[in-house]
Amino acid sequence: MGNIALTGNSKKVEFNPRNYDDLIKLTESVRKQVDLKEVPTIGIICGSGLGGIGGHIKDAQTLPFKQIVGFPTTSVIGHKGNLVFGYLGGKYVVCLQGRCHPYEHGMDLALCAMPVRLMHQLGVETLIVSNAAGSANPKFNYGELMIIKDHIFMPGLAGFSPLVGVNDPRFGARFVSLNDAYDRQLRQLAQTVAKDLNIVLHEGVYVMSGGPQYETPAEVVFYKTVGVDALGMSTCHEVTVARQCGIKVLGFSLICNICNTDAEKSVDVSHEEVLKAAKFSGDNACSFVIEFISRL
Ligand SMILES: O=P(O)(O)O[C@H]1O[C@H](CO)[C@@H](O)[C@H]1O
Ligand code: HPA
Repeated sequence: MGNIALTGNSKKVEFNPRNYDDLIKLTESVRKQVDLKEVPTIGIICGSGLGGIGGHIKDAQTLPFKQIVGFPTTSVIGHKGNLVFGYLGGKYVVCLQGRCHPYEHGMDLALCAMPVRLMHQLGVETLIVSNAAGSANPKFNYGELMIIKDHIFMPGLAGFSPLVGVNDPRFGARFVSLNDAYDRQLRQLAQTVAKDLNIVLHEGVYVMSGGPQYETPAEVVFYKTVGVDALGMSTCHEVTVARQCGIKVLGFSLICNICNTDAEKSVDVSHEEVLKAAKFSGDNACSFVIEFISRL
């Protein structure tokens, strides 16, 4: 995958997401465009329809992705495409109000995970990553939350990892351990928070498919058989890069549809349905994130 030619102020600029110096330049351009009040040590990535989390940020400064030269765009409905800085749960945070999906960018995983490297440069130590997902677990209901305890990164297993290519050691280790990728202490805290808020919080395994097509019934059965609880098209590339940077991760899925395992049944899934579910349970997700951050 080559460099991306981008136009900023009518000047053609090359940005290579695998080039550390380009990342530093991009970070500097972000710093110049916002007046950071503190070091944001907490990062948040909002999944489909979950951008409302960013709407709760106080003293917010909003920087649209398109104002940052080199930043990938997001075209998926339910993803606003803003970087929001400000206070949430009493802490200074940086929030990606919308994410860049690999299927939107020719499966350029390094490009889509670059915002996590930016967060690291800005001082993020803990990342809360969210997504909208389908459920393969009969115990999960529409609108409930699931903490990710582990993942299956299908594109990564097929060689589409954000870490593929020459590794500049300034990004982190060449070989990254993904044992305990989803921090155990953060998961325990999440359970305590959910209990106190009376929110149902499952724990399970998330799979990332390349997408953008949803799974066939046979694919859902396949995933179920290998221990998957929630299905989506994001998150794993971001978590992989976060771990390379040494960022601790809490990941959660909002269950937006129940995946069909029967080819004889006609069950439609659509992004509209996913967004409807995210809207239906978005408030729960917001309260959960705010309370979780306040206890960090
Ligand atoms: O993972 P997020 O960004 O929440 O989005 C999910 O929703 C979209 C499909 O409806 C896919 O992009 C899937 O990954
Ligand atoms: N499959 C994949 N991605 C998704 C789904 C799903 O069922 N729901 C929301 N994102």
